[in-house]
Amino acid sequence: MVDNSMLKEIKVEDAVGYTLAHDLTKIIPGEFKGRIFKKGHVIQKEDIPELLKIGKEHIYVLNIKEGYLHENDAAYRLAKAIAGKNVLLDEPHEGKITLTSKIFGLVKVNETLINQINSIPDLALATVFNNKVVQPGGKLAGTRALPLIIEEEKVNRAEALLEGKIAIEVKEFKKSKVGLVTTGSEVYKGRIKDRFGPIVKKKLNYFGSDVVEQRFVPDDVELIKREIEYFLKQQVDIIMLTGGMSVDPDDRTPYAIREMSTKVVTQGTPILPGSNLMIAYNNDTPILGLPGGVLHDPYTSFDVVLPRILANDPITKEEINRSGYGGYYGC
Ligand SMILES: Nc1nc2c(c(=O)[nH]1)N[C@H]1C(S)=C(S)[C@@H](COP(=O)(O)OP(=O)(O)OC[C@H]3O[C@@H](n4cnc5c(N)ncnc54)[C@H](O)[C@@H]3O)O[C@H]1N2
Ligand code: MOO
Repeated sequence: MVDNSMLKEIKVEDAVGYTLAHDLTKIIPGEFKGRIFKKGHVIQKEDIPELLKIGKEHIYVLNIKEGYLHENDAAYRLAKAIAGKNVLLDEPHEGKITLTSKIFGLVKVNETLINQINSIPDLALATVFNNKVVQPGGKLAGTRALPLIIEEEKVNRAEALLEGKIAIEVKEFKKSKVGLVTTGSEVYKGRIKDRFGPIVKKKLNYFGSDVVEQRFVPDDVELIKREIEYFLKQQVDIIMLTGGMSVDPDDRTPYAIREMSTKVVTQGTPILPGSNLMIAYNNDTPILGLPGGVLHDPYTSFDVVLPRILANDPITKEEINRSGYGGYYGC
């Protein structure tokens, strides 16, 4: 418990000339919420009606003892310990510090660490979900100490937990060259026009990457393998294949991917649409089999996985197995 002798109450009418010990907030529902007086402001006669209007009949004068911290200082120390690569801090507003992204990138949040910090009484740290894609300036988290004066020991505990660990960081997207193999006799023989190429290209362009070449091939395992081999020789960053990912006799793409891979992370995901997505690697080169759903639905398993692959963020089978919870995007 905070020792009340550190807080002295003064009636607002008698407070002219005193310095505000913390930011003061005004809220007009639906219109405004924010700081109207900043910590350090010296109260003037004309401030009194405004203070009374936001419900302040008293202000605190603080005498913070050894071993305690003002909410602003606690928030700053917490935010500093939390912020990893490409994360910026603002100054405290109403005791809260907001963390934002310096870059367009993939947010990595360590959920376990966040829960450990929030288990320390009187600390509050709210973050966005892990794996969110953010723009420069995008908000990532907010943190504050709940009381105006907090035991320093609590902040020390949080700092010790965070020591040498990354709570929040933003990973950059690598500008990747993608080799696209489009299978399917109907496309190869010109019975229908390819629709996959432009869709994949648009999704890649959003992240600053591109399809460097698209090659068309009928549903034949050996011919599909040859195209994968071709792109490996070209040293593209990622190989993607479209068509033939499900259960028909002509769906040969997964066999070809399997044979050309040194590691298959998954063939299939519990994400809908896009359950037939395949993720594999030939050494360090990702090989993705894109299911037909990508042609039809705006958001599929491919959109879940693509930012991760472009940020070179490892995906495990264990994680894929957990991706069904919250992984229904409607189809
Ligand atoms: N009995 C089952 N039926 C289906 C399953 C299943 O597991 N059991 N999976 C479903 C899922 S999920 C998908 S997705 C689709 C088809 O998946 P494929 O990736 O194998 O796609 P295809 O069969 O090759 O083609 C489906 C459809 O899309 C057209 N297509 C393919 N490539 C192109 C292209 N480059 N441009 C334009 N159009 C293309 C193709 O002509 C077909 O009309 O299967 C479900 N069914
Ligand atoms: O794998 Mo399919 O794309 O779910 O619709």
